[in-house]
Amino acid sequence: MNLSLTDITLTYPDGTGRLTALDQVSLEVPAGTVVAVVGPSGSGKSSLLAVAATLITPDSGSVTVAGRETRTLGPGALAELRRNHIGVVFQQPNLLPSLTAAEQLQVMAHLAGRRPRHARRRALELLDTVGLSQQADRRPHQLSGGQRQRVNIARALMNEPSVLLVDEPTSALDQERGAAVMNLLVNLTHERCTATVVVTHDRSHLRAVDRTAEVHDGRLAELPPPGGLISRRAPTTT
Ligand SMILES: Nc1ncnc2c1ncn2[C@@H]1O[C@H](COP(=O)(O)OP(=O)(O)OP(=O)(O)O)[C@@H](O)[C@H]1O
Repeated sequence: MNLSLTDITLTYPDGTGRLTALDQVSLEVPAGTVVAVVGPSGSGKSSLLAVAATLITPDSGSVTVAGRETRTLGPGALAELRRNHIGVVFQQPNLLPSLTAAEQLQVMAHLAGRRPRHARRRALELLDTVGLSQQADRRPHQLSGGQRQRVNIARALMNEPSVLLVDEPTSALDQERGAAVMNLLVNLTHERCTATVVVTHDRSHLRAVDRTAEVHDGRLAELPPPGGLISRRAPTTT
């Protein structure tokens, strides 16, 4: 199991009281699995990602990443866990304007203290994997929105994370490019055995993923697979 959230409750200050953003949420994401998280605006999806990314500490419950329970880890150990085991893809590809696509990836390896020559080779391999081998030396303004999002995804994979957390990767893209980015995420998850959580508003992408969970008022419930009830065989009556 690469990511495990157990009985997570998270509240925020709200005037004189507290607002419950996550209410006893549990979610298990094994290696090589994509779980999509859907739900109305304000239901708690981003809070769930932030807790899984260990960026917010919940009021109660436990977060386990790559076999390490995070409650007892200090700030230094948490930062190291994030650097080495968690990849995050934000909604807007926040790429650095002056760096080429390959350099955006190399920076991640540099921050993790990895050797520059290996980093260059790995960056080029990853850009090839996401279909951007011809664009490695382009800067963000020379790339399309879909290409920038692919660089964003490749960058999150640079340090071979066990857990990949993705916030609305298709919101700035048209239907076709959005579906291509979602299929890419699913293929990369299966190939690289990451535990991937994707927050999405677009239910048309749900067929591509392995499982879907819905958040309502901070409570999470898993949905049956699309077509699962229809394709189930009728019991034999012999
Ligand atoms: N820093 C904060 N302080 C106080 N309340 C917050 C904070 N962040 C989020 N909230 C509240 O917590 C609830 C859950 O917010 P969250 O951002 O997780 O929802 P969401 O499902 O991601 O929404 P959206 O789809 O609009 O991005 C909302 O009621 C929101 O107003």
